[in-house]
Amino acid sequence: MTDPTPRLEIKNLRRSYGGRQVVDDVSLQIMPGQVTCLLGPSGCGKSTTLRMIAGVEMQDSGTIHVDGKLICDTVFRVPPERREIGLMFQDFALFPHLSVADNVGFGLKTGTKAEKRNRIEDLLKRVDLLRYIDGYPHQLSGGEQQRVALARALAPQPRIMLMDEPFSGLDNRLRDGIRDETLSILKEEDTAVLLVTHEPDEAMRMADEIALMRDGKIVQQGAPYNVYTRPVDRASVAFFSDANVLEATVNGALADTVFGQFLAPGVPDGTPVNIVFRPQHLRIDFDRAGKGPRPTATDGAPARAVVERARFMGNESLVEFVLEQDGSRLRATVPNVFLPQPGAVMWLTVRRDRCFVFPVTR
Ligand SMILES: Nc1ncnc2c1ncn2[C@@H]1O[C@H](COP(=O)(O)OP(=O)(O)OP(=O)(O)O)[C@@H](O)[C@H]1O
Repeated sequence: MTDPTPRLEIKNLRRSYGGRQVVDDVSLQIMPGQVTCLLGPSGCGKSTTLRMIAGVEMQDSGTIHVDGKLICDTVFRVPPERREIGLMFQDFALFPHLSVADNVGFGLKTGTKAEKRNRIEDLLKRVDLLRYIDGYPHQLSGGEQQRVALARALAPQPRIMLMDEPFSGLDNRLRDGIRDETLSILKEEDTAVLLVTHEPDEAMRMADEIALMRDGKIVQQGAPYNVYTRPVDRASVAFFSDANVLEATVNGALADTVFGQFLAPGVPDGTPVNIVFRPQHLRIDFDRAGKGPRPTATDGAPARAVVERARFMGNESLVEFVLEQDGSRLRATVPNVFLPQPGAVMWLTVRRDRCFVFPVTR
């Protein structure tokens, strides 16, 4: 059996501005019905990548294929309007002088009047806005306008939908509902989706696959679970959540820390390393007459620490500690309410299988 053809395939895309490489050898494949999130900090080249796929920006090198057909390389270029690509941007405003029906029907080039009307009604039904079919954009809330924009983008049945931070203008309560609704409609339509966002939560919520981008490059790509639990470097951990960092130097493929030794296979002696872990993986035990929990294989050795500050965050509490041994600061998150007094002495251990050992890169 041959591999199924990706709906969208970009290979080795590069783009520079004024000698600065903003998109640097980016490759991606997206299957029909799959949602891939291009996730990364502001300025890392996400939107430029999207614009090249849309065809409004030319790459310096690299190719773009849709359903196995070349749509763009450095000599051949299908114009944007013939790429069958839908666009949804945060500030992709509706046409204020057109009715909701005319906005949705704007991109429908083929079909009879009745067929077009049917498609418009069907889409508005699916975004639950059929009642506004003859209304105008200014009569709709921000969330409703966004749903009309989705219906408009979907109307011509694009093979691919490119979305650039499409939900960031919406308030939090609205956002979750609209995100989920949008996702289920896109899946039903079997559209391949490339969604650009700088918010890890949004990517985790929406994506089948996350492509983590930094300085113009995709540094890691995979299912959200894999990207989150097997980060490739310290910055990748820190991009998704707060990160605790211990410093150590490798000796005999081991890194010695207050929590015991960590394996650093293949790392040469004398290499400085960071042991990185998330606040939810720090365990807190009470001090029992100067003693802490016994060392175990899963949690390593305990280290004494003093509470510096504790804050209630809603679903969890955040406790900040100073380690007695070397004065370094660590943060722990604990479900529900746990607010020890500043100055309290406690013992900390860390889930060893949730720690990542990375050589320090400068
Ligand atoms: N037309 C342009 N001319 C010059 N520089 C540009 C141009 N477009 C983008 N850049 C630069 O390229 C870099 C990447 O921009 P891009 O918009 O792709 O980043 P981004 O990851 O989408 O960021 P954001 O999330 O803030 O939109 C930025 O430093 C930006 O200033």
